[in-house]
Amino acid sequence: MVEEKFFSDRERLVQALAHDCARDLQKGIKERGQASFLVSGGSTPEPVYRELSKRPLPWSQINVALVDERWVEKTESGSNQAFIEKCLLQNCAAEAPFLGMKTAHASAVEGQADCERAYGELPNPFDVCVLGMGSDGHTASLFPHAAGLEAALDPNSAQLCSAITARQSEVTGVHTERMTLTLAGILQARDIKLLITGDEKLKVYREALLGSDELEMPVRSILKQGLKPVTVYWAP
Ligand SMILES: O=C(O)[C@H](O)[C@@H](O)[C@H](O)[C@H](O)COP(=O)(O)O
Repeated sequence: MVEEKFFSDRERLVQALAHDCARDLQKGIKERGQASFLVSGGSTPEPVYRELSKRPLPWSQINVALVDERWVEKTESGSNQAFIEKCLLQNCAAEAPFLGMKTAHASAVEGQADCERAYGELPNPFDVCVLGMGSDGHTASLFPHAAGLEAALDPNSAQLCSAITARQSEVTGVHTERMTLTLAGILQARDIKLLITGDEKLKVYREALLGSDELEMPVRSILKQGLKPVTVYWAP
C-alpha cells in the first residue's frame, strides 16, 4: 500500500505535502476536536514545516510531537526539538502544544518509561506522521542493526517509544543514543508520509522496495507493512 507522489521540483513537493498535512490535521480536529502531528527531524522537512507554520490552522488544537530525538538537551547541537521549535513552532504554529522526547534522565533507556506515558496520552490514531529516510535506509531513529532495533520493529509491540543505540556511522554522526517511535508507534498513525529528496535517496528507496531484510534497511518495515497507507513524497 505505497502510493508515490513524485514532483518535478522541491517547491511543488513542499506545497503538496504541506497541503496534505494541513488537510489531515483539519480532518482530525473536525472529528475529535484535536489532532496529533508526529514530526521527524533531520533537514529535508524544514521547508515543509516553515510553510505549514504560516498556515492559519487551529494550531492550539494540534499536538505536535517528535518521531524521534537524539539524546541531547535542546540547547545542544543535533536536537530535533530545537529544530522543530525553530522551523515549525513559529508564526501561526507558535501556539501549538509540543511534546518532546528528551527527559531529564541521563540515558534514553532510563527516560523510556516517562516518554511512553506521555506519548500514550496523545490523540490516537495520530492524524499526521511525517518520516524521513537516511541513505542507510533508516527511518525515525530505527537504524540498521542498532541495539534495540529488533524489538522496536515488532509490529505487535505494546511500546510506542524505544531507546535505541545506533552503530556510529556517517549518517548517525555522534548522535548514536536515541529515543524513537517504534514501528508499532508509527503504525498508530492513520497513514504515513515518507519524505525523500534527491537521486541518491530515490535509489535507496527503490533498493528498500526490492529487498526484505528489515534489520539491514529498517525503512522496509514501513514500506512492507500492509496495515496503514504509506505515501512517498519525492522530488529531485
Ligand atoms: O533524527 C533524525 O535524524 C531524523 O528524524 C531522521 O530519521 C531523518 O528523518 C533522516 O535521518 C533523514 O534526515 P535528512 O532529512 O536530514 O536527510
